Amino acid sequence: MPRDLPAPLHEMGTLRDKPPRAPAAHDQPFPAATKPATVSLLAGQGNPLKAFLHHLAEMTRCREHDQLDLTTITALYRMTGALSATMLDVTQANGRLYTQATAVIEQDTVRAYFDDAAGTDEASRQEPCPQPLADGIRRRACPVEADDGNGQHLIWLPVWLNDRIQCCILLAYATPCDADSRILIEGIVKVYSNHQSLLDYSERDSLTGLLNRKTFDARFARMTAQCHQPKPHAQPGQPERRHTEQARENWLAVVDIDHFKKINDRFGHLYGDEVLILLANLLKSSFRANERIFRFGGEEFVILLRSATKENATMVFERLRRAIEQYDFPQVGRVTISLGFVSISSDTPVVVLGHADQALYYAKQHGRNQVQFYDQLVAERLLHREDASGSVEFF
Ligand SMILES: Nc1nc2c(ncn2[C@@H]2O[C@H](COP(=O)(O)OP(=O)(O)OP(=O)(O)O)[C@@H](O)[C@H]2O)c(=O)[nH]1
Repeated sequence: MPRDLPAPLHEMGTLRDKPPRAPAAHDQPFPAATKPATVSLLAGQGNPLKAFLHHLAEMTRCREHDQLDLTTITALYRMTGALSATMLDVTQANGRLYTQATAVIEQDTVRAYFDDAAGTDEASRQEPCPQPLADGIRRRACPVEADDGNGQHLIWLPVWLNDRIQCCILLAYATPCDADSRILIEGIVKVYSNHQSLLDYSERDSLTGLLNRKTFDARFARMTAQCHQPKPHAQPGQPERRHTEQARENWLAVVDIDHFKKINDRFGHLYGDEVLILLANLLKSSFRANERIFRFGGEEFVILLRSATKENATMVFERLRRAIEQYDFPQVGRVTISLGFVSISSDTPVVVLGHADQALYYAKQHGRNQVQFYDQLVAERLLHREDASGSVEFF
């Protein structure tokens, strides 16, 4: 019986507390002729009801999305003997679906990309959505199943929120599951989806699905805490990585749609809302899962970009500006944004946001549809460092 508790988020790493899994029926090598079509994943679970209730209690205790995601894939991995359990972020851009892993458990090891302080090298990649899943999402099917061609049976469990695909859980098995196991999987996913919609109500902006202003301070604090954690020292004989480590920083950008009022006035608020939704999708598809995007209200968005050099940050934000400029918004046509960004120092969120706002304001005042870097504007004496009163002054 799995009596072990899922480790709290900050302790997650290797699932050391997990007892060695008793060899389940599907671990045994079957001669081809006797291999069963399905196998009960509940076999060998001891008291599955007790384990199920334990995991339910852990899931419903979660007060944050990231924590809930990890606890849910942990429950599915531990209870159903999956070879791996993955939480996928699903986004749509230019009519195509993309997936990106935000957390994975495999071989008793957890990788949580949203909390990854190791830097962009370690981050997961956005991939085109696998065809069976894309077809399943369009049919609103759940679960979606397929063999991966390498001896694994895959089960995708797409999760919708307010008619919008939100994320998807991917489970990999050695063989297809039996009916009881499916009931268990679907039950856990149903609880996950219900609890997620409760969290969403308080954490997310209802129009775009992006994180809301209320969640910003906590995410910002977590990011700055991680960037102040001591870096591992180079081992004797290994080259120092000082240059790379010093060059990488975390960044905050404030994005504002140009002349959005005119869009509303000319096309109406419904089209204005559609622009906000499409722009949110473009933002989501432009950044990795461990980077955070917030709608601060109105047509203003904030991005927390992790561990990038100044050149990379500039390149990523410029690429976003161009992608939006080139996107054909239905009926509305061309939309542009202005963006101000700043490196995240030890300043408070209010100060960092204020500096990014100053750079954004500069971009608005100097032609819009541009990216401006606060420190550079200050270095070039185009902008005064904001004083305590919060006033912005141009040279
Ligand atoms: N459709 C829609 N409009 C919104 C929403 N929230 C705010 N707005 C509108 O966004 C517009 C913001 O206008 P302004 O602050 O004047 O800025 P702007 O027209 O984008 O001009 P610049 O920022 O200077 O380029 C206002 O007309 C608001 O009514 C929303 O949720 N939906």
